[in-house]
Amino acid sequence: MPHVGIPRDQDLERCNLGVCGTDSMVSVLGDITATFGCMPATGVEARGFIFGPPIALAIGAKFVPMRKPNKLPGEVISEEYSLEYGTDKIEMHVGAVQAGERALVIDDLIATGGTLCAAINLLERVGVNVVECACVIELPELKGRERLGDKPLFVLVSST
Ligand SMILES: O=P(O)(O)OC[C@H]1O[C@H](OP(=O)(O)OP(=O)(O)O)[C@H](O)[C@@H]1O
Ligand SMILES: Nc1ncnc2[nH]cnc12
Repeated sequence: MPHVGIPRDQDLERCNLGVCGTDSMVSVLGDITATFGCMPATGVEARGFIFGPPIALAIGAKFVPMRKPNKLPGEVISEEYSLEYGTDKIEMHVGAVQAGERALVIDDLIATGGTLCAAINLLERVGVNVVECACVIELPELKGRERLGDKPLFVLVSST
């Protein structure tokens, strides 16, 4: 969503990475999955849903959606987080993942890292081990990677 004062010229839609981006993500994440054995794959609404499901299908993992507030019909757990332009919240169904599972977190873009950190926190609160994060685009000047600490992050394109 466009927000006043935040330049969004590096968005996914303008990079035209659709099919070839998904293909490359699948091939690299397939290798990562073989190494770490991660299941499930989780994706963050909205644009994490473009890449998450095809990657999950390709690596044989269940896809678990992390949605914006008040969208999921069942009981949820939620995590609030800060963005460049305010705060937001993501939610996941209770029971969608099991303690001890090893998850891969997928989104289209990492900017400040707030969204990915929220996804990681949500999963770790229910005992899931996040073994890898993957984004198509990184905006390195916003230092999101630093916020992730030592969590491994794969990005396809780093854009300044
Ligand atoms: O690293 P961060 O600073 O957290 O920013 C990255 C997030 O921002 C964008 O989503 P947005 O919240 O705009 O939602 P949308 O996908 O619904 O447009 C993008 O798709 C990432 O999910
Ligand atoms: N495309 C983008 N450009 C700048 N900041 C962002 N925060 C989230 N997405 C962004």
